[in-house]
Amino acid sequence: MTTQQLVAQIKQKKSFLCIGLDVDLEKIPKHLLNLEDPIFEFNKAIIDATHHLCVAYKPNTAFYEAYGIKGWQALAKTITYINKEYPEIFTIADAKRGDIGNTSTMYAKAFFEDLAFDSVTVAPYMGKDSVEPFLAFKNKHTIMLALTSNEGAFDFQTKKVGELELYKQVLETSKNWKNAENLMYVVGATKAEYFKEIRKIIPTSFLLVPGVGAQGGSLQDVCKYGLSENIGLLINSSRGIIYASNSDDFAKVAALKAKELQQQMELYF
Ligand SMILES: O=c1ccn([C@@H]2O[C@H](COP(=O)(O)O)[C@@H](O)[C@H]2O)c(=O)[nH]1
Repeated sequence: MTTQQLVAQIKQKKSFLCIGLDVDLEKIPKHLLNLEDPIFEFNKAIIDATHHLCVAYKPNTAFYEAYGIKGWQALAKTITYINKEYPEIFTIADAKRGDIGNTSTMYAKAFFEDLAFDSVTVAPYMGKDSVEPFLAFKNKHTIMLALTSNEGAFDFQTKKVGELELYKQVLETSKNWKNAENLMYVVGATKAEYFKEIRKIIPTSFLLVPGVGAQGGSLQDVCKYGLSENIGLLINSSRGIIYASNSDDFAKVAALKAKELQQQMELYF
């Protein structure tokens, strides 16, 4: 998907909501556990109930890898379902990959070609030659960790490396990499006070913003300085939406939670 197509969808739906599909078999309604593929059935029900309210889905691959081959098959079925039924939706494999060049190419093939995701999250720690293999894929997007939502972000990311904090170095350096137009960045909603500085460095790049909902981040605080002329934000909520109910009405209640966030987003159009 091109960035222009993503922006068009955002404007049409008046939404920049990304729903995280982090499926934990201990949290989903018990009746689903009797089905052949409970993970996929849970996702399908959530997707069918919420696709008109959000512009992106983000399965975190850890929640699928934890269930071995069945989990990976459920992930493949989920992305295939979204791409077939709702092709306008932007898909994010939250896998946080990155390795030496030839290995990164294989990761990129796995998520962009085999699974046909629109984007994948990567870690910047191994530098340019570990990220550029992802950037080489046309109309695919590489979402690099910049300033994460967790407490541990303060261990390294906000520490100065020379003149600049590490997260600023990551932004300044990567914006000059080959095919940098395919780069997006992860910035946590719990770090809203950093968005003003971040937008000075990357005024137009898309930011994937996890941390609203279960982690306590505020959509309004993020929007204050995070919005760009083309919106430029994908605000993610996972547990706050998909586990709002664990009864038969789970998909309906998830849609109500998604609608609450979408209505807050509508005010920015
Ligand atoms: O900095 C980061 C990077 C990734 N995540 C991931 O986003 C979701 C958040 O889930 P919630 O249930 O809405 O808290 C999850 O997959 C994280 O691994 C993040 O939270 N922070």
